[in-house]
Amino acid sequence: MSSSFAKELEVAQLAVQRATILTKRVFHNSAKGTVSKDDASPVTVGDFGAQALIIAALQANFPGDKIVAEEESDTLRSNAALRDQIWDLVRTTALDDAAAEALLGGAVKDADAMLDLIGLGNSKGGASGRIWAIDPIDGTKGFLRGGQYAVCLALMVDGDVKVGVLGCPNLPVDDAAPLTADIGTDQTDEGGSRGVIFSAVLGQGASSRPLGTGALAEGKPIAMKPITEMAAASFCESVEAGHSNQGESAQIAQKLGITRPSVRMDSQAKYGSIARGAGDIYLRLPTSKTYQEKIWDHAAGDLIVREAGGQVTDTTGSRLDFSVGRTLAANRGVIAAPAAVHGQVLKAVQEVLGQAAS
Ligand SMILES: Nc1ncnc2c1ncn2[C@@H]1O[C@H](COP(=O)(O)O)[C@@H](OP(=O)(O)O)[C@H]1O
Ligand SMILES: [Mg+2]
Ligand SMILES: [Mg+2]
Ligand SMILES: [Mg+2]
Repeated sequence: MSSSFAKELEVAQLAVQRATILTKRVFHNSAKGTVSKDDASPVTVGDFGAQALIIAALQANFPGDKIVAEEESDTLRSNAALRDQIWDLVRTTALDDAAAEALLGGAVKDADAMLDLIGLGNSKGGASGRIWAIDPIDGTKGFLRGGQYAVCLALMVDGDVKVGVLGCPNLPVDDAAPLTADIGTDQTDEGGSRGVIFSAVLGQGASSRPLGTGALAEGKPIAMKPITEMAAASFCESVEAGHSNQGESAQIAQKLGITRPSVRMDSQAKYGSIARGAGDIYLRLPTSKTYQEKIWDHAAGDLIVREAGGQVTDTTGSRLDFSVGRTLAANRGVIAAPAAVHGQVLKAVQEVLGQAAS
């Protein structure tokens, strides 16, 4: 009855690894093929290419599963130049390890097949069956700025996240490295000190391993850092003031006696960073009454933090509900913290947000 999800985890890790390698090639190239989407947010050839490679791997292994992915293929069908740029990346990105590459189904056939794969991520989501959530590049703005970003993949079964994987090419490999949003001057990362894959399976704990380029490196269990004194903790928040209310978070910090400045970091690298004890508390406070968080921005990180000993809720104290479609329509904001102090943080959040509302 219970399933270990061993194959799902292996495929997800390798698919994220391969897609992350593609994004790194774009990260280090000045021509990123950036276009603006309908909501004015950016997307690059890296986002499209990574989504194609991940869906190819899922199709090869779990062809019956549904997929909710961030990017759409429509604009590419009328933009041949952009399509060709993406195809060039997709057809030339493979894992070093032949067995791993074969497990992922090998190369995509041609540019048309690639567009079809990208388009398969259009599921409406929901509460039944097996659904994968993909964010091919989370933190695209960070990616463009030369900061943190993450390649994100999660499997939900009947609305519950069972497997989560995050590829974070710009985070330190070392779980104990101090938390900083700065990726440093070593843009080429020749020393190999950066690049990590976080993963978790429900009920089996969370782990980290070096990103690598071939067969999966051995994973190490990760755990959140206990907060013994709230005054010594710090928040990990979005870089983007438009994504999370920084004024309110400053008030919440003050209420909790936190004096250290927030670490501002793009993407679900925040979830991975607090899960391995490099950071303490991830806060995401709504900036508008209408914005609905997207499931692909949170599914993998939510599970990885919970499996590392954390608690993740929205600002009302409810668990994130991944069963209601492509967005977290039932939730408002995110609070992720070590389980022992989550209630204390939630209380401070509600006191400040309550004041803001009245
Ligand atoms: N008004 C808003 N409020 C909250 N999140 C938003 C937002 N507009 C965009 N986002 C999301 O914020 C994500 C980045 O997270 P962060 O702010 O933690 O770096 C974006 O993911 P993408 O970069 O994948 O588009 C996007 O989905
Ligand atoms: Mg986006
Ligand atoms: Mg995202
Ligand atoms: Mg994205």
